[in-house]
Amino acid sequence: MSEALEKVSSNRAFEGEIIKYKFKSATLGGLSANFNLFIPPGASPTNKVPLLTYLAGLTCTEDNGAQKGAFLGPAASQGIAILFPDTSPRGAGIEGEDVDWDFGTGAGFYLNATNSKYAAYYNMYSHITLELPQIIETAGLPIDLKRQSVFGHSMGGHGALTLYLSSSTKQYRSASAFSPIANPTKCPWGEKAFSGYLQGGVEEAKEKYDATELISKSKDPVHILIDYASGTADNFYKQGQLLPENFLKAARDSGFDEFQVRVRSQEGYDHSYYFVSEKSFRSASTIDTGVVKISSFATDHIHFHANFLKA
Ligand SMILES: N[C@@H](CCC(=O)N[C@@H](CSC=O)C(=O)NCC(=O)O)C(=O)O
Repeated sequence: MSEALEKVSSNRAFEGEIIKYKFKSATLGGLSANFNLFIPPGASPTNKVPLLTYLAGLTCTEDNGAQKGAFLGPAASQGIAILFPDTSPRGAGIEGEDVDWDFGTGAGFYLNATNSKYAAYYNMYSHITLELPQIIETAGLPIDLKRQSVFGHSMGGHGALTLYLSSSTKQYRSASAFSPIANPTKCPWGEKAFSGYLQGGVEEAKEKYDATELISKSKDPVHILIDYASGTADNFYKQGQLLPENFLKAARDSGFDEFQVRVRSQEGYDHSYYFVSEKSFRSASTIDTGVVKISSFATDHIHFHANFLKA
């Protein structure tokens, strides 16, 4: 059983509130875990709001998306709360967990470890799908947990897609991702993570933690949006760490059309949060010529989820 929440800080933002909490996490071996929660204006016990969970990438904490993602303004306008979890347990003290930036601390890969070396601490899958919603419920926060969706960036995009596609309880109504690691059993980051965290390595990961494998077996209708930077500016795309084309091909081969799985290639952007929080003037479809209005990719994704969270 996880212990009670402690409020670390609270800031007014977009007429709502962004709050940092910490608590002792049972899924993360009893370690102290942080998360940020944005609560939009107007949320109250009699007006509970839907929850969108944002999963960040390698080396990030619960702060990267909250501070750099440009999500809070559009979430405030849409009346959607955003949960920003951390990306791994912190301070487990496992030998080797702080050697590389793409494995261990800051690189939990949104899975439940089965290798006994990591299994007591590295359980980000349960932390996000079960423990954090339970903590929010127990604390009486004004969130309607029957309406949840999930999105993320890079490793967090992998997390968003796999949590969405693997959930037998259909916990999330929609998923979206910025530059996700879309076929991790076929890229160096994924191979390294799965070989380390999972007793059965990459083979074990195919069942539950690879979005391309999961979409190829999906039968139910899905609601997925992906934006990725397709040019030479995204080093990780160039290195073959992301492989969004594999995901797109598997989705189309399985019969999902562009209304169910929309994958948009965006030229010229790199892998940073400038991609997430900006949209170029070249994207004519988002320019309302009456009142010049340019939305960011972040806004697009919030609006995408609002379609399902507010239905
Ligand atoms: N330290 C690394 C670069 C790490 C990096 O770029 N992390 C990305 C996510 S990559 C995939 O999950 C990130 O989101 N960084 C945080 C940020 O605020 O930009 C290196 O040395 O290359």
